Amino acid sequence: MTLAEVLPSVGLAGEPPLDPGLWPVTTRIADGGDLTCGGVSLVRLAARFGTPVQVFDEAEIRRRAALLRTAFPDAEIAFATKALPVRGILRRLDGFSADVCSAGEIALARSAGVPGERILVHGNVKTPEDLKAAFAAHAGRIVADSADEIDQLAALAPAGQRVLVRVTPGVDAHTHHALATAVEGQKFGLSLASGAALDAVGHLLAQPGLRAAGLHCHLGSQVRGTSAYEEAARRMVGLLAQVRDRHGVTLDQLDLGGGFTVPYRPGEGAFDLTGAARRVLGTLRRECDRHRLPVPRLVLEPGRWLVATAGITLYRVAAVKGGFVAVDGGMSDNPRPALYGARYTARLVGRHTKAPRRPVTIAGRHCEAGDLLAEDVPLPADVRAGDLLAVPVSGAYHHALASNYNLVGRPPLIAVADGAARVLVRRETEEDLLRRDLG
Ligand SMILES: Cc1ncc(COP(=O)(O)O)c(C=O)c1O
Ligand SMILES: N[C@@H](CCCC[NH3+])C(=O)O
Repeated sequence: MTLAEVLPSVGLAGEPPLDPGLWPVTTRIADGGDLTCGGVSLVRLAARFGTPVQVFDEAEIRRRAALLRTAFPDAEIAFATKALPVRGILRRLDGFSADVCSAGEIALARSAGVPGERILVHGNVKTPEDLKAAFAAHAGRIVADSADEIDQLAALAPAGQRVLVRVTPGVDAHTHHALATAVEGQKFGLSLASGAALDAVGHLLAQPGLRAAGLHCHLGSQVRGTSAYEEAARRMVGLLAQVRDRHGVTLDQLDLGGGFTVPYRPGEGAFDLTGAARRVLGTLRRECDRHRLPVPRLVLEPGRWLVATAGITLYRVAAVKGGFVAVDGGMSDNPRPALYGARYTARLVGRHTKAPRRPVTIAGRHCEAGDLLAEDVPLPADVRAGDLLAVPVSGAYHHALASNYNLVGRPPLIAVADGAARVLVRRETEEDLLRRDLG
């Protein structure tokens, strides 16, 4: 056993320790400045599959799935497929439901073997193709986002289709404005404050072919605190009481969505899952008592929290110029910095160096000055072409948001566990890229 194995998160040659909040649970510092994940050398993995490449630690996903189950033992947990729409990931989340938003995500959930009753169909727009796919899958619940959609469902859905109403509870989750989905004035849901949500429930109850199953809200993504969830629980139980008082119906499901934050850089705090569970479940019980309602079945839809920290992206340095370290990927495999100003860290992998650290900007390969993957990253001053860089917290909304900008093929996804690497998604080839071009 090497010293690096005994002290797995401390480097031997002056490398920084691994911040345990950012790296998958099985990540270890290995000989020669290498990292291993799932018992697999990242240097060897990069050599075998090429770069950029996304690595997924199966143990980290399973660990997080177990933490969620422990924190919310009676809740139904639906993985927000949009965060990482990959069959092998859905399969590894055995027993979870799936939150899907399109015919494509429905097809994926079906192909992963998710039973229809555990498929929840979302989206502020559901095209006729999406609805057809939902009905064909016998999707257990469809979350209606407008009165128009309730009309469409009444006309088209199979008899007895269960429907949730998506509510805008007016709770500010203090996240990036593009990711805040429960405040007034954004496109999702029906306003609680204006009475539109209560009216929509009435409209739904008036459709003999549909079954009103409950209420849904989703505060947004990268929600740090737990107080927004408590407030949402309070308001949503209040609405359940209004539904009972006005319509004489007790709805039995309450879906509070997803949105739990993850840290992306050293020093950023982790989401307090246990505290959140205690407070949200306590609020639900208290508010239900106060309104003399039975506690509804809780549904949650985490995406990012389940998979973000399981992923690492490996890039090869192509050039170093001034303060820029340019790599062989970029906004086509991670548009989050360009979209939301998201900030990342990175680490040199595969060689020891005693060079002092200096802050650099990791630049992508695309034809935009804004294609920067990470800024102010302390890397050794001797970082050079050919080096391997690892970017942690790459598991959520990277593959999902990837594009073919500059006709660059999207990277493969490789699951690692017990010393073995398995291809979940292969690299996109030039043939793939040209297949749809029929001119
Ligand atoms: C309806 C719904 N549920 C769940 C999620 C998952 O969010 P997150 O990945 O932040 O947990 C989203 C995306 O924000 C969503 O739109
Ligand atoms: N795409 C966003 C999250 C969107 C959540 C989906 N409702 C991100 O990467 O942060």
